[in-house]
Parts: sequence; structure tokens; C-alpha cells
Amino acid sequence: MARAAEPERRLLAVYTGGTIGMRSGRSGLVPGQGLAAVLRTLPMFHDQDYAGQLPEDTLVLPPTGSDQSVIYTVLEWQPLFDSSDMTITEWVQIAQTIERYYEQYHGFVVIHGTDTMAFAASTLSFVLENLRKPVIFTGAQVPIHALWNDGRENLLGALLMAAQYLIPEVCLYFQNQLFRGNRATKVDSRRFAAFCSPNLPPLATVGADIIINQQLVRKVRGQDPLVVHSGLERDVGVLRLYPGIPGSLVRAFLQPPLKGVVLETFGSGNGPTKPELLQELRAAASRGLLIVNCTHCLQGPVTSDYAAGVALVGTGLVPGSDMTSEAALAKLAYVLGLPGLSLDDRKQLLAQDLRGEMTLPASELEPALRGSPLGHQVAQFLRLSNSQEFSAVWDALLPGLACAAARAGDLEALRVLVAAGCDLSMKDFNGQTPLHVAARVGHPGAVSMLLCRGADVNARSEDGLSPLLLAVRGRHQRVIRLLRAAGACLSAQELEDAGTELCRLASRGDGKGLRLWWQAGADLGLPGYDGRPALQVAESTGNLDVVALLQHLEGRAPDPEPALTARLGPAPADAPTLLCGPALDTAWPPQLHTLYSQKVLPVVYLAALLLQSPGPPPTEGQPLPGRLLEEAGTGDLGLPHFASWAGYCKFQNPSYQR
Ligand SMILES: NC(=O)C[C@H](N)C(=O)O
Repeated sequence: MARAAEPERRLLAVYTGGTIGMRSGRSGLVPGQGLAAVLRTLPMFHDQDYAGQLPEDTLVLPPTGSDQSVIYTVLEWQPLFDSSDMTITEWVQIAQTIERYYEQYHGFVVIHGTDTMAFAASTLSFVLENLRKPVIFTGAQVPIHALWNDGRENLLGALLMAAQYLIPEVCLYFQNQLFRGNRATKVDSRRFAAFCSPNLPPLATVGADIIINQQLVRKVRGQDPLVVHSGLERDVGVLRLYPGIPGSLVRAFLQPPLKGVVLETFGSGNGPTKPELLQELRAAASRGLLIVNCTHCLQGPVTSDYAAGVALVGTGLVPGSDMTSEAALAKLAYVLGLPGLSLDDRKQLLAQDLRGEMTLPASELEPALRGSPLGHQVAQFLRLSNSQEFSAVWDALLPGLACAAARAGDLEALRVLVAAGCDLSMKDFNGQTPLHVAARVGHPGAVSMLLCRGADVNARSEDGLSPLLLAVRGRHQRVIRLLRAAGACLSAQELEDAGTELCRLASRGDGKGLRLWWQAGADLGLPGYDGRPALQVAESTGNLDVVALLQHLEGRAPDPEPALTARLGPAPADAPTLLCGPALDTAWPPQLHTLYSQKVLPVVYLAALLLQSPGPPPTEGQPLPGRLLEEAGTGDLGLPHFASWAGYCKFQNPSYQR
């Protein structure tokens, strides 16, 4: 969970207003400008000595105890807001700011007023899809420049959490607790402990120790890029039932243009059963108004225990489980804003857990697991009682299952696992990724598929080994070629140890083994443990075939499998890293970015294989040799338009010409 060592972590702090920076005006506290200037004067927020040569607008936290410095920039909004004045419009703007600067920063802190912070965090949790970086809301009950205040602690904590932990969620940090944003609610107008998360424990608790509740932190799945859903529906609202509420009032509230309502009901989702009221709800639901049933209790879900609740459900309400009203309102705005869905589609989405905002009983996991019979069976078999339990078990099982599928070369199973949300770069309990397993066993099809789905070609297992080394040890030539084509390199440590292994192969006269190392990019002149290279060892044992081979491979012949990236030249400066994928490094021409983003990556391996295959190139229109297709794994990956030489010729880059 802790970040890997890098020299610095860069954060963007978006300052939108709130008490934290407020000053006294004529009629009370009003938002105050110049937060960065205040922070610059506070040693806990800026260490000038440590900052050294950094630009003026950049602040640096004092040393954190780790070897990473935390550098942050405050982006101050014009105008600043008391959060009581903020709406979906401003929250979408925050999301768009994050999108604009997404690649430049490791994490984001949103400084926001507390009054509507839970609404804001809930909204952003839906707007930002495929989030891979922390977005942490914070603020204060007392301005930061007051002698006794909570703003300093809150802001410092939020900055440190965003910098030091990879929690890829929209969170809310307050009074030493990190909450999932769409689970938090403001419960106190004065105390520093202003927020709580009634139906989900905090993701992290900060004391003398920082305790991360890893089970609860949502895992990043797949490689999909960040999507910002800006088209939220504004015509949504909250109606709180109270004893004796007249049907006429409900009717007035539910009139168009309203499109979605969070109905705050009594207890476990109950309400008055008088026909007049039920009739108004039924009429609104049949007009297409989406109504979500949330309890006005602080804690616990809506259930169908009482006839008074069942009567409400009968009018067409969607049960909101244990969602806060804030989360339910944001979810309504999001679901109603998605284009091209039917009313039933939208109802189905509302009933699903989309961003960790609700706990589903196991019996209702069905829609979430649609397309994943495996997940459904697991939930049943282990008698998992709710979605949180299911996620924890599922996340623990998936990497092991993916490794088992890779070992068996079972592409169908890998596909099912991907469909069930498996991140193929996760490590199993042995600390190896599915790519390590497929490379060790020697399944070119599985290797190709894993690379295509974004598996990191240079991932290190827990004992520091690369998939390429395992393929060399397993003597799997085709796998070595695929890995090299995707940019695999032996690590410095693996190369250091290679010398002794090369000498051992030379002394045994194992020319094939030496070739495999050469294909993997090892320098055959590396010295063994006694300082002699393999050539000298072969000479001293009188193995003339190996001597000839080594002289040939070492001196005269080029590396037959240089990484494809090495042939393609440097990446364009504006190439988005995400499109390059972890498996590919950044050295790709724009055509390949497009191909990669369209998920037709295997063509890259196909191209690499064609480049290396002997004989004349296939002519225009001629089908590609079946052996190559099989080797590239494309047959399996549904790429008909690249199954011909014409398709291959679509690569305009001269590096592809033979
Ligand atoms: N503590 C606060 O930040 C309250 C303030 N009214 C706001 O929400 O902007």
C-alpha cells in the first residue's frame, strides 16, 4: 500500500473556499484569499531550506521521515465559496481540474467547506471513473490562522495521506480519519470531529501509527483511462418524510422538471401507508421519476421487514440499502446523466454498488456479478453475506485464480477473470504475476494475451525475478521473443548473475541455452564467478562448436530480438503515458498509441514477429502465415482486420519496413 520509492511526490491542492481560509467580514465569516501565502509562513506547511531551488509558487513539506519530499501547489479558485453556495456545477469543475492536471500530479487534495463536503465528495466519486490516484477532500471548523484550529491538522493529514498512500478513491479526511467520500456525512456543526461514516469503517486512522484498512480500499481494476462524467442531471432532489406529511405536498414536490428524488423514509425504509400518499408516489414513478428509498436514520440499511416499507416499494421505489442521502443524490444525478439508457437500465444501476457507496446483501449481488458466474458461485459457496465481504474475498482470490489459469494456458479462464474485474498485474500469495507463471511454464498464447491486457512486461516477483528470466530458465524461445518484442529487459541483478550461468552452459556445450540468453538481451561477454567469460570457458574445455557460436553471436551478428521499442524511436513528447501502458514504456509512435488505445495491441507482437521471420514478406492481400498468427496470439484475440498483410501494411512507420 505504501508508495514505491521515488524522489518526490507532487500534489495539487485545489482551494475552493470554506472555513479553513475564512476571515471575519461585516456579517460574519467569509472566504479568504491567499491560502498559499498563509501556508508559506507556517513551518509545518513549508520548509524553505528543504525547498532549495524550486519555483516560487511551489510549497514543500518539511522532511516526512521517508526519503520522498512532498511538493505541492495550491490552485486557488476565483471566486472562493462558502460551500453552502456550491452546486453540481462547481463540483464538476473540480473534477475537470483534476482531469486537466491528472498526469502531472501523484494525488489531489480538495480544500472545501464542510457544510456540503459530503455532497461534493459523493458527487466526485461518481464523476471520476477509473480513478487511479487519491483525491482527498478536507477543510476545517475553525480558520487555519486562528490560534486554536483544526485546519492545520486536517490539511497536513490530507496532504500526507495523498502523498504517501496509494488509495485510488475520492476520500474525505477529517480529524485523523480518512473516510470513503461517498460514505461520509457531516454530523456536528461545532466539534472538530465533524464527520462520520456510519455504515463503513474509516479507510485509514491516523494516530502514532497510521492504520490503513486495506481490505476496504477499492482496488484499481484493468487499465482503463480516467473518465470524467460531466453531464450530471441537475433536476434531482431530497424529500424527507415526516409523520402526517400531506399527499398534496408530496405531489407538489414531485412535479417536473424533477427527474430523480431521494426519499428519506423512517427506520428501515418505512413510510405512511395512507392511500393518498402512496398514490402520489405511484403516479410519479409511472411518469418515469426515479425515487430512491434511503432511511433518515444515521445508521443501517433499508430492508423489506415491514409492511409499511413494502407498501412504499410497491409504488416503484428503488431500495437505497445503506447509502447516505448525499451519496444517493449524487448517484441519481450521475445515473440520470448517463446518455442512452432506459428507465430500467437506470434503476438497475441505482440498485448496484458502483463506487463502494452501498453495502449489498449477498442475495443482491446478482446484478453486480452478471457476466461472472464464477463470482456468483464463490459468493454462494462461501456464504458471503454482503458486498464488502465479497469484495475482500474476491480480491484475495482473483490473483491466485489468474495465476492458475496462466499456468494452465487457459485463455478462456483468463477472459472470464478479466470480465469479473480481475487486474492481471496483481500478484498472488507467492508474489508472482500471471505473466511470471505463463512465462515460466511457456504458454505463448497466455503471455500474448496478458501483455495485451496491460500486464507489466517487466514486473518483478517478490524475489526480484522478471518474466523474461523465467522464460530463459524454462527455455521457452517463443515466449522470450514475445516478451522482448514488448520491451522486456533483464534486470541489472539478473544480468550480473548471468555471467556465471553463461559459463556453466559453455562448459556443458549447451549452445541452445546460450542462444536463449542472447535472445533475452544478455551480453555473452559477461564474466563468470572467476572472472572468465563464457568464450574462455568453451575454449578451455575444447568445445569448438560453442566457441564458434559465441564468436558469431558476440562479435558479428546483431541481437536477433532487440526490443521492438528500440526500433521505433522516441515517443512523441505529447504521448499520453496511459495509452502506452505499463507493458510498453513510452517509446511508441502515434500509430501504436492509437492501436493500443483501441485495444488491438497484439498487432504489435505480430509486427515484431514478421520483422524477425525469415523469407520474403507476404505480398499485399495475402493472408499472414498461420504460424505467425498463432505465435502472436492474435487468432485468439479477434483481430480480423490485422489478419492479412494489408492490415500489417497499415503501419505507416518506416521502422516497420523490412
Ligand atoms: N466549516 C465550514 O467550512 C463551513 C462553511 N460554511 C462552509 O461550508 O464553507
